[in-house]
Amino acid sequence: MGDRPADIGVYGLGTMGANLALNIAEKGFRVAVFNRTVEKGFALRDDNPGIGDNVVPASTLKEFVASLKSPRLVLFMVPAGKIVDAEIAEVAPLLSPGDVMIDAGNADFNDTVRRSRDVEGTGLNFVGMGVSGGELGARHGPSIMVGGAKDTYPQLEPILTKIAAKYEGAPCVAWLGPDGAGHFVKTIHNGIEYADMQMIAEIYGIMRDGMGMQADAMAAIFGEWNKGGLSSYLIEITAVNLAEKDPETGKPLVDLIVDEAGQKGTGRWAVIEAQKLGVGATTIEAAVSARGVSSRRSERAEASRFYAGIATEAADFSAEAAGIAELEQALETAKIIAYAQGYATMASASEEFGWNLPLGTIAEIWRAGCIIRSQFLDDIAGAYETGGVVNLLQSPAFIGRVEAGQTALRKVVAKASMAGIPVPALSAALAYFDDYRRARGTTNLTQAQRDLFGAHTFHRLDRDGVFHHRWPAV
Ligand SMILES: NC(=O)C1=CN([C@@H]2O[C@H](COP(=O)(O)OP(=O)(O)OC[C@H]3O[C@@H](n4cnc5c(N)ncnc54)[C@H](OP(=O)(O)O)[C@@H]3O)[C@@H](O)[C@H]2O)C=CC1
Ligand SMILES: O=C(CO)[C@H](O)[C@H](O)COP(=O)(O)O
Repeated sequence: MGDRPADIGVYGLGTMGANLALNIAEKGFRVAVFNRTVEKGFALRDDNPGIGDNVVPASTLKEFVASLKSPRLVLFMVPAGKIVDAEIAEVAPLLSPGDVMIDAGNADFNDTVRRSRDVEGTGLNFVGMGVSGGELGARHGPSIMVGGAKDTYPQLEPILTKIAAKYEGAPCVAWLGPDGAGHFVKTIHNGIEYADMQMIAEIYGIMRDGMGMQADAMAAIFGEWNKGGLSSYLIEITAVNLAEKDPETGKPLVDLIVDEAGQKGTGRWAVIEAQKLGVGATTIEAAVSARGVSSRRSERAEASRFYAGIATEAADFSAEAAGIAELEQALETAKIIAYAQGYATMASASEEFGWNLPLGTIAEIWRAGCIIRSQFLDDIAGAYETGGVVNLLQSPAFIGRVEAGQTALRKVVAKASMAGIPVPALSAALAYFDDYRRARGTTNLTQAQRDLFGAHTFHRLDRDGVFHHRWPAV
């Protein structure tokens, strides 16, 4: 077994790459590993007795590639952008026709499309593959969203189905479409992740600033919510986050963490693509923007001094069971709206790029392994299985739930606004819903303005054709 060539190579042994390599090795495959800091590959083998027998570290890239069986599978797990391009440029000359390069990191799908085109005619294959689940997911079972040429997928499938998370026994991995489809879907996954996290943070803000609740009490509520309709990984970890104490001070750790959110770009990519496609992904946009605002901490501190005297109403939230249930229902309703926006973005991209994305399958492979995994995704999968989904907000699976929950969302947004508690994502969800559900909007006036200042023309309700009006001179 010692000299048996490796089934796959992983280049990049950070949090994700190292854990994915161990996951692959544990499933009985031999995995060659290489890293900029070369020693990490050897440490991965030596520090993992048993599993390490299947880990084949290399000192040079040439040695790494030479240790792979043919056709070779080389998986990159490094930060997005130029690093991926640099690694492709290094590795591609060492490969042969039929070999496959896989970018398993997060990537701007436009880069993935470009890289797929770049290998055309070389005999090499390029796969853009989204992997979600963080460190533990990579180690024990992530959700995997595969793009690229369909005929390349069977080469990866035996390994991917073994290492992926399982939902009721079904592996959470699928080929979703050509070139950038896999990375696009991962990008929307992350956009939804941003929205989910922001909305949870807003509810936390209401509990903390509007209800005066302490972290322990909030942890208990999120723990309870995790047994109901909101049951999900993100709600589960929120309860853990809130319950955790700082070992040095004994205080809730969350109270000591600086309120500046980081971001690596995937949420922003989701919003940019939604905008390009003309889809209103407003809840995701609000979540991305909220991270941006959060990062301007000293500026916010200054602004808080200027507006310290502003008169807001006393928060009208109740910590009684009914008040907590109202928050829960508001969050559930806004969540449906946020997911509807994410799915609308994928549906639009599918049409625009001719991908034929299997939207139901996407919900299925998100049910386990990934950061947004939840019971709720099973309902989305069910809606697509029934068929005829134009938008999740028009699906019989959700109409009743949104109808029943919208009052709670409305009340929570209204009360938070009056109390001066920011709820940008929750209010964006509500505004989108109200805009989406009205047959007669207000952009007739926008069209009139555009026609007045720029002769942009408009359509009329009472007759066909394109019209320009000679508006009075202003
Ligand atoms: N962390 C997470 O939860 C998730 C991350 N991802 C994505 O996975 C990818 C990897 O992320 P993660 O493992 O967290 O990142 P880490 O920061 O933990 O690891 C980065 C890896 O990239 C290597 N690297 C960094 N810069 C260079 C460079 N200039 N040239 C060559 N190698 C370089 C590092 O090598 P060295 O050891 O020498 O520094 C290391 O192996 C990213 O695209 C990320 O967005 C996807 C899902 C979840
Ligand atoms: O892809 C992921 C999960 O699905 C990563 O955890 C990603 O890094 C999260 O994004 P950000 O760092 O921007 O919060």
